[in-house]
Amino acid sequence: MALNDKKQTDKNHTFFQSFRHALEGLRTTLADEKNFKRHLVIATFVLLLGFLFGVSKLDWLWLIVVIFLVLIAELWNTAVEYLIDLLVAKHYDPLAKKVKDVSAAIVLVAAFLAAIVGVIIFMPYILNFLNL
Ligand SMILES: Nc1ncnc2c1ncn2[C@@H]1O[C@H](COP(=O)(O)OP(=O)(O)OP(=O)(O)O)[C@@H](O)[C@H]1O
Repeated sequence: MALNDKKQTDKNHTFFQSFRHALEGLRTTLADEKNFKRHLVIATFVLLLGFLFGVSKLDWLWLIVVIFLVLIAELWNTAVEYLIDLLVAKHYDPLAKKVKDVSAAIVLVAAFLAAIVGVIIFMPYILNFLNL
């Protein structure tokens, strides 16, 4: 299948095509969502802290899981926002508000979990570093 699929509405025909469209979704989210960029900056900082303190393999596993969980939640939230905008455009709709707010709450809960895991993992290293 030719890659001339600018206005494609049928299914992807190759793995490469699916992969390319998924990457486009990532690029769109990066371009449109400031919060996605903020999460990436925080994730980079957390990874640097992990290297700095030499955290254990299990700690790395937890950090990577919660980082990806937050990014997945943010991607999900972005998709829901596009879908609602597609359905109601700029028209105010109380149900659209509920859907968007609940979708944002998914990100909030994931970020809260990530913060708890971060504190549990890094607190002993920080206390040790400060000789407390
Ligand atoms: N069509 C609509 N009808 C009713 N309320 C809306 C509508 N569009 C947006 N809102 C309200 O505005 C809020 C922000 O809108 P939206 O989620 O599109 O912006 P955002 O800045 O990308 O949000 P986030 O910070 O979650 O990424 C929503 O959580 C919702 O409360």
